[in-house]
Amino acid sequence: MNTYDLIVIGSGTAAQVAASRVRKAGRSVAVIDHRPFGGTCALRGCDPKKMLVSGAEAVDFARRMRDHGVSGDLHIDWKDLIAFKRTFTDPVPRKREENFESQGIDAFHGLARFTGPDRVAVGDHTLRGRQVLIATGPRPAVLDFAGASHLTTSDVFMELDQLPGRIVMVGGGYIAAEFSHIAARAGARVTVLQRAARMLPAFDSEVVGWLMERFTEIGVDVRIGNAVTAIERSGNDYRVRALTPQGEAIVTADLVVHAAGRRPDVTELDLSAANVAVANGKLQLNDFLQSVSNPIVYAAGDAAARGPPLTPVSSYDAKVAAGNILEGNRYKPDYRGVPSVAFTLPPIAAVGLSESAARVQASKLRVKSASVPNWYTARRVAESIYGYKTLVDEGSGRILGAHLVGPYADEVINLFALAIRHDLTVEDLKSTMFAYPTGASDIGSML
Ligand SMILES: Cc1cc2nc3c(=O)[nH]c(=O)nc-3n(C[C@H](O)[C@H](O)[C@H](O)COP(=O)(O)OP(=O)(O)OC[C@H]3O[C@@H](n4cnc5c(N)ncnc54)[C@H](O)[C@@H]3O)c2cc1C
Ligand SMILES: NC(=O)c1ccc[n+]([C@@H]2O[C@H](COP(=O)([O-])OP(=O)(O)OC[C@H]3O[C@@H](n4cnc5c(N)ncnc54)[C@H](O)[C@@H]3O)[C@@H](O)[C@H]2O)c1
Repeated sequence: MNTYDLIVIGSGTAAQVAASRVRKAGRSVAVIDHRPFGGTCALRGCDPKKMLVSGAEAVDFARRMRDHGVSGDLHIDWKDLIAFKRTFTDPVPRKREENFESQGIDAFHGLARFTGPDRVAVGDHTLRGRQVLIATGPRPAVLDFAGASHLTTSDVFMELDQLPGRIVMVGGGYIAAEFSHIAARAGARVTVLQRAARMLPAFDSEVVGWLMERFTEIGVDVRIGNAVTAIERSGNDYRVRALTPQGEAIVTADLVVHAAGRRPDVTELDLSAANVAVANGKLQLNDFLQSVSNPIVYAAGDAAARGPPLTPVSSYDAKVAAGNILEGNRYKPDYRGVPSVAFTLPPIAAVGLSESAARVQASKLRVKSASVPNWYTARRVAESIYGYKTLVDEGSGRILGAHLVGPYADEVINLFALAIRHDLTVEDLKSTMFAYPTGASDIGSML
């Protein structure tokens, strides 16, 4: 049996960052993954998704500029766009494997499961770990309605060689928003069935409200308060049943996509064999990202589910966990000012506190918000959606939250993240000279 200083379960962002740090410190490290190496972000999430967004963006920009000096129509060639995406994703597993090898990290392919507090089985091997990091990421939430097996995941969506004509998204969060914007630009008719009272509940309601105009303009049929209850197959069609405020509705589609949330992927680890406590599918961790019941086990990223399930958080968690593994428990994660973007067209972004949370925290809160499609930043790219909401603590002048929609929101939000994470004030930002004309040059007017 091989013994390692650290066994890392997973090969995604969290796994890679932690494995490299611990190996660099001279410790022996093994990584295990049962899927091609690379994890969600690089293979099935952020990166491939954003390559599809690039195609949609080109078409969207050309259409917006029509009659403003640009003529003719562009369209998405779906097969080619997927091929473009594959130029990035196809080499990832090999590169990741070579990267592990070059660092002297042993890589194992197969499903990992605990067989004891410090034992992990993978295929015919049993490894012993002085410490173990669970970095197994997310898996789509189990939906317990009839016919849920007909659901396609976003993973499969990004592998489709042909885009079906009629698509239903089950759920109305990040995946539904982003993928409906891509698919609509590629010519599909998309219906979003969202159980909650609005789209994108993780974002500010007023700012989401401005974005909803675009869903309508591109023909995405968003139905809120619609809980999917069953999917039936009827010939080549799927009939999606939903409970709506008006009674039952049925939507017919060629493809039904799971966009109803993801959960930590920990069910197959046989955690009880390692005495790793879990409650409601969530690992029970202390403030150091360490299992409360088995001190040699740590977790990071989506599997840990301590911060928002986003790539920068996976990477950050991995640094925290690796620090604690190497130096003893010294580091606690601080998730203040994690920016988040849904890459709709235009993008919507948020960082820091929501308005309701800021009202609780600040003794005197200044809220500034406006829809500003008349600002030059929007006009010069013929974009009719542009708006912001900023939340400032009047006493200290510190920025507590920023919520943006419109051109460059996905980049400008990072400057607000910098301000929030480093306690910058309104005055600090207003006295900074930002290059003009860029998205950032509007920051002063947003505060
Ligand atoms: C469609 C989509 C788009 C996204 N877009 C963005 C975005 O734009 N920006 C952003 O910040 N975030 C985005 N995310 C979220 C982001 O991808 C995740 O937060 C991040 O990738 C999680 O990284 P991780 O290292 O925690 O886990 P992962 O990268 O998921 O790695 C976990 C690995 O563990 C493996 N594994 C699981 N169980 C076992 C087991 N028992 N044995 C062996 N191996 C196992 C899995 O195969 C996987 O490779 C997106 C997610 C999705 C699904
Ligand atoms: N740009 C990004 O950062 C990005 C993009 C895509 C995914 N992600 C990550 O992936 C995770 C999963 O994304 P997601 O969009 O699946 O989840 P989500 O949590 O963003 O949204 C899920 C939505 O599904 C709805 N829902 C649940 N069950 C339903 C049902 N039976 N019928 C109708 N609606 C139902 C819920 O109301 C909820 O709003 C997210 O948490 C996010 O962190 C991030």
